[in-house]
Amino acid sequence: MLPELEDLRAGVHVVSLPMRVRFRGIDRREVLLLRGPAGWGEFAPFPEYGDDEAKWWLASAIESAWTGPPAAVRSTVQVNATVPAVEPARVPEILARFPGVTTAKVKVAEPGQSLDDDVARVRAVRELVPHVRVDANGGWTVDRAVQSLSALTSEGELQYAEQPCATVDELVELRRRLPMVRIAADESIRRADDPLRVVRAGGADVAVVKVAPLGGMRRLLTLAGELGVPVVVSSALDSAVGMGAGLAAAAALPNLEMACGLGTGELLARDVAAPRRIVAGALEATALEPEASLLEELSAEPVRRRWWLERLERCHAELQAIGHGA
Ligand SMILES: O=C(O)CCC(=O)C1=CC=C[C@@H](O)[C@@H]1C(=O)O
Ligand SMILES: [Mg+2]
Repeated sequence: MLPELEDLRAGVHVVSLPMRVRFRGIDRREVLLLRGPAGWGEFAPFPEYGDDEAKWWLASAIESAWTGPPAAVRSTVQVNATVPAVEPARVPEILARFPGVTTAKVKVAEPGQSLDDDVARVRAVRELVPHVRVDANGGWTVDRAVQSLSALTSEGELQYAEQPCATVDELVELRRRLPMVRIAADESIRRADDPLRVVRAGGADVAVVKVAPLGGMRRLLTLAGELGVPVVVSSALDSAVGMGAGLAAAAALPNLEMACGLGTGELLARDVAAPRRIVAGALEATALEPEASLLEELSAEPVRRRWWLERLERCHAELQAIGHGA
């Protein structure tokens, strides 16, 4: 059942969390948290997302707060380190925040940076972590991806390249031209009308799946069962609350071969609860309650709170219109 808007509004907090390192162009992460009978939920679509896309993030928050997590098959989840597009000198300091991890995901193809910057950053990561993957966020053309991935693999293997190009057709062509590099789809799944299309078309060896954009933990689990390729559960730069849903989904997956991108709590300078600690490269899959004093201290400016409440209302109407939870 879709809760009434009033019930969603009753337990709302909007917070603005400062980041330790600039990531995907932001240095503060705004998040709307809501409380329901089963716990807390997080509604935090990135500001530039339209309501059509953002409504699934609300469906996910409602699942967490009104239904709770699915049954777990494991209690801890291996995570990867996430390395933003920093200069090589900052790599050791970032990796030090991820104790015991054996996989790192490195951001590449950052606007304004060069292939040499990417090669140098990946080299610095390889010196410290055995398994390296890169994420280009769709920033390369096919030719540029061939050139960049050839350079990046000339010094060592890549576990995979995440969303090297923007479109499914480009990913298909890239896989044909560069069969030795495994390709993972992220945006082609989480921002697509049909999240199965990229794999069916032969554009991905691995699927990156995120709870909030896919509409919740159970929708993620259903999709993972249909995809037929290994999945990596990742965060959407979640607060400690949203991360609980990502960890719960990862803990419920029958097959989980690779480290998950759920260690991004380390990129936040402040969070709404005492941070989960990575131990031996893994996080415990437990839910965390936000602390009242932190919610207060980190609360967003009134104008931003109003913006988020209006967005909540519009997305609630969108879910109602499609009969979600009816
Ligand atoms: O996968 C990870 O290691 C962390 C999550 C992560 O990289 C992302 C989270 C949120 C927004 C995205 O731009 C970004 C990604 O592209 O995967
Ligand atoms: Mg990605």
